[in-house]
Amino acid sequence: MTSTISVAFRGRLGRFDLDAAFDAPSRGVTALFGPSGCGKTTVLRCVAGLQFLPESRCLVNGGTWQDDSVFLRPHLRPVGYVFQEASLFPHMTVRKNLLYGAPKDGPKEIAFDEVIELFKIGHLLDRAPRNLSGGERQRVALGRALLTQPKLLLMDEPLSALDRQTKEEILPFLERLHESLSIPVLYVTHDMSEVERLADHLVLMKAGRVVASGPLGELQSDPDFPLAASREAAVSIEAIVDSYDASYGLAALSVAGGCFVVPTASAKPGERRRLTISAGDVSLARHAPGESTILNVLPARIVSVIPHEHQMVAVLALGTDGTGARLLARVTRRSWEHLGLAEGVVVHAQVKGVALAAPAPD
Ligand SMILES: Nc1ncnc2c1ncn2[C@@H]1O[C@H](COP(=O)(O)OP(=O)(O)OP(=O)(O)O)[C@@H](O)[C@H]1O
Repeated sequence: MTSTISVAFRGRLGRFDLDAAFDAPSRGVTALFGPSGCGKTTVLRCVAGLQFLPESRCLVNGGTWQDDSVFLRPHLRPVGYVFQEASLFPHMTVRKNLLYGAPKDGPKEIAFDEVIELFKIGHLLDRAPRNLSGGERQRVALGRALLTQPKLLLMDEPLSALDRQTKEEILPFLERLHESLSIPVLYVTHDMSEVERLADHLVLMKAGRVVASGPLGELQSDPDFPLAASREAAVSIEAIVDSYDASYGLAALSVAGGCFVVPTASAKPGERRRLTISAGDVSLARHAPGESTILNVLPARIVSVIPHEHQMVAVLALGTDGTGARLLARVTRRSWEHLGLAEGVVVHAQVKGVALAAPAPD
């Protein structure tokens, strides 16, 4: 990994003790995830220079924003900040809001028209913020942050003030942002479903400390970290669309070590789509089952196991050689023993449910 974001923030804020250090890649979305009050927002504020903790370090893209002898003031840090509430200027039109903070001259990596197109906000330019829906306001806030030409985008729970339907409306825009721009994003959330949809890299936090940090898929399926044994255990897998059968509304998607067939309204061959599969939706068989309505039955090797009360969570590698994409399966201890399952055994993973992220909006 070429780490171009490297931070370590240490200090006390009132009664809160922060000691958080992690490295993150220069591309894609790094999610800071953890329970309320664990220090996620404080880390973002330290990165933005809004919070000063003396014994700290913040290096971004080869630039030193903070170390023992440097502390760049917030206005000198090229960050775009998106908050839970869109906080647009109420007396300005959408266009003026978008241009506020955008540099007047100099080279612009992110063009006005590109942002309008990315977030589909061209028809809103002359409106006042009060005449926008919550989702539209948040799209404008994202556009405004990007037009400041940031080198790093900071997002603090940008979806948590939105209802479920509006959240679903915005997520494809964030997924698209992630595909079309190379700006790294630090994304704070306590919602695992957002992590599964958006993150490439994950920083798990607890009580002011970093519990683990690494590529999302690795942390989701690593028996040494808490996610794999949790109730919501799931894996996110990058897939490529092979083909789409419109008569059945089914897409065939390739992942390392296997292929999934998933219902979806549309899919284009070659398109990248993310699959999320919950541990509770995967069951195991020793032998290939006969005819069944389950669309996805894939050979896989058990690479490790996490005993958890009366259940076992098996970490599987798709294919038979142990190198394919990781999958989790939660089975009862009784079935585990009954089938004689163990590390190294090749099984048939029966996948009852696959969530497929929406394609980027046209
Ligand atoms: N300036 C400050 N002075 C004193 N305490 C502070 C200060 N800033 C933050 N804290 C405390 O630090 C802790 C971490 O807060 P922070 O907002 O970073 O958590 P969080 O993980 O983002 O939580 P949430 O998900 O609820 O937003 C909290 O207990 C908060 O009260």
